[in-house]
Amino acid sequence: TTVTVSATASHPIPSTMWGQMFEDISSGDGGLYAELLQNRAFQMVTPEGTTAALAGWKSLNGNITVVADSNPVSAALPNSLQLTVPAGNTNNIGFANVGFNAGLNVIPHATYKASFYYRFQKASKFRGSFVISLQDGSGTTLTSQKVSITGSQTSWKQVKVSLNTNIAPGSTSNMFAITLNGDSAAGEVINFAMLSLFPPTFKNRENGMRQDIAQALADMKPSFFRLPGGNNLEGQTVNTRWQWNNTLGELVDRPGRFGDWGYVNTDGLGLMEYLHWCEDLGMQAIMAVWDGYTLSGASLAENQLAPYIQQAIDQINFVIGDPKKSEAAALRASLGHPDPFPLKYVEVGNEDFFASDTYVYRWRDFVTALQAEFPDIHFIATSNAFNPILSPNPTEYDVHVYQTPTWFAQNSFYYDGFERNGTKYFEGEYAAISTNPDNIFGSTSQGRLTFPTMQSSAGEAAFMTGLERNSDIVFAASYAPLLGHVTHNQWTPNLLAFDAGSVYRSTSYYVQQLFSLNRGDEYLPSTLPEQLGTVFWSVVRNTSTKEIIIKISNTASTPSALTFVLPFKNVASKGSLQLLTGPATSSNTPTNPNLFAPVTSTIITGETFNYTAPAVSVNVITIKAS
Ligand SMILES: O=S(=O)(O)O[C@H]1C[C@H](O)[C@@H](O)[C@@H]1CO
Repeated sequence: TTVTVSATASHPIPSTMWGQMFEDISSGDGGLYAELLQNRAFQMVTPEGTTAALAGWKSLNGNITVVADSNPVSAALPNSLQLTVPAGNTNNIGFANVGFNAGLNVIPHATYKASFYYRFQKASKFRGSFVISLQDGSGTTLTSQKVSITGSQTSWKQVKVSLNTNIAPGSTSNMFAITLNGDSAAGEVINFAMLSLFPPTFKNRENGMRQDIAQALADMKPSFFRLPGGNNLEGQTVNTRWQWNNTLGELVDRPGRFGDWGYVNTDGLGLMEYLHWCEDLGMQAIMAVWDGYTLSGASLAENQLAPYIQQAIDQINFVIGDPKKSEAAALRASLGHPDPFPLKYVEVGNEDFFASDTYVYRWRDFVTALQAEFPDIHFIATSNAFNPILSPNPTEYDVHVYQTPTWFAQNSFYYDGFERNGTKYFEGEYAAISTNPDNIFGSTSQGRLTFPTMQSSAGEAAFMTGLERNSDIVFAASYAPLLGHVTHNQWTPNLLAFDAGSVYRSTSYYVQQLFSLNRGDEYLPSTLPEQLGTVFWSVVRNTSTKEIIIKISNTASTPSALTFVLPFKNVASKGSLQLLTGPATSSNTPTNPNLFAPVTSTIITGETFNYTAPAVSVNVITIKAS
């Protein structure tokens, strides 16, 4: 196949082209959010004896139970862990947290920040101390600190200690423990609340992100970050929807909520943490507002929308408002960020194609009010494009697709036929997730992928060459889900998988990274691939580095010989090749995390040059040319 490239760009490529979609889907608490203690504040649990109430916690010779505290640490956190020290025990008495999914990683030569509130249930003459420690799975102390306490402390008191580690434990089966001397403390009853243990965080942010996962995400150089979801925005009911104002301020004031993926969200990863994260990675937020539809399938009636429209106005004012004019903006300033955050896109709901009929009035009422308040914001619709017709006419639509690798390979022309009428598209969620076209969302035994495979990644890359070609109307695209725990998850495949100690980069992660790190700022038309063929390409130019960047996906199980004709005078005789290839059904997995990764080499290039794309490969060729 001969690919002739045009010297004249067809259109500029938006700087927002490649980014990330995030929600808490076994990816926030216990994942990107660095808090190491599971169930740290007993949020939303049923106290008094249910085992779920003590998830993550275990007794160390003490009697522990979760109580609905008669004098709770805050209105947001009604439950506490109550320790009763039994008589006649000379051991260290107390309790421990074993982390999320029984994993609590302890890295050496690091400072861990522990904090908790405690109070004696009834005054006593006790004088002694807590031993606050990190222990390995066999109970060997890795590091500890002592804090003096007295039985007169019947009001809540917060303890903060730094725990410095030296040796690396043998595994991630470690625990955070609070103990005291059983002999002297016999009979004492002590309540604990809002316990927290943080490792060093990405950019040392307070209440920040886990370093290794954050770094893997940063290494993609994303331009936007969609938050807070996805399904996790919506709630099963109106009362369990995501509410921006419940996710701010002191952790002790955050109630948490039942997330939409089957577990309680601490909301320690809240709107301010998301916005700081966008700042730290130089990303724009694509922020969603709740729009009156819940995952139960119910929509609010039109005459019920006003308070939620106001909540959305306040949410946007929190991000960009003037502290002198808006209380929500003043709250942002009080939290240390008087300047507005950058925000251009606000998504109205999520996947409202499930409730298109009511979206007609929900979109109309939300966007009419919001656009009046925020004339410079672009509101993204989440129903199917132009079906139904919405008013005001959406400037952007969010399009989602989960399909087979073959579907992606055969639909790289998805946007070529779209009318150029000024509407732009956000390919907000896409991934090849199953090899079974008759049951995309089935189980692994029905074709669902556990991890991306070279075949799924090459299919996605083919599709992405189409997104690049159509980036005159596709302004942003993100694979979903971005991140998920390797075993305790609600969805596979994920772009990145992780466990307590590691983060695993999939072949699709490398594809996303190859496209994001090898961007052009303008698109160069070229001979079109065969729409239903097996090899696909896009050609872009980076006008500042004067480089031509050719991305090729060969989805076939046989190599594909290509000839490129570049209409430039000075084309370098050598170019760089980044090649990701491997057997179609192979994956990077926790047992073989780096089987497949892009390999860089030099190839012969020129005004005309041949290149053979290996079977099942994603190729990025970069050539200096002017
Ligand atoms: O069950 S789905 O609707 O397919 O869920 C998908 C779509 C939704 O926006 C997102 O939260 C989720 C996985 O990324």
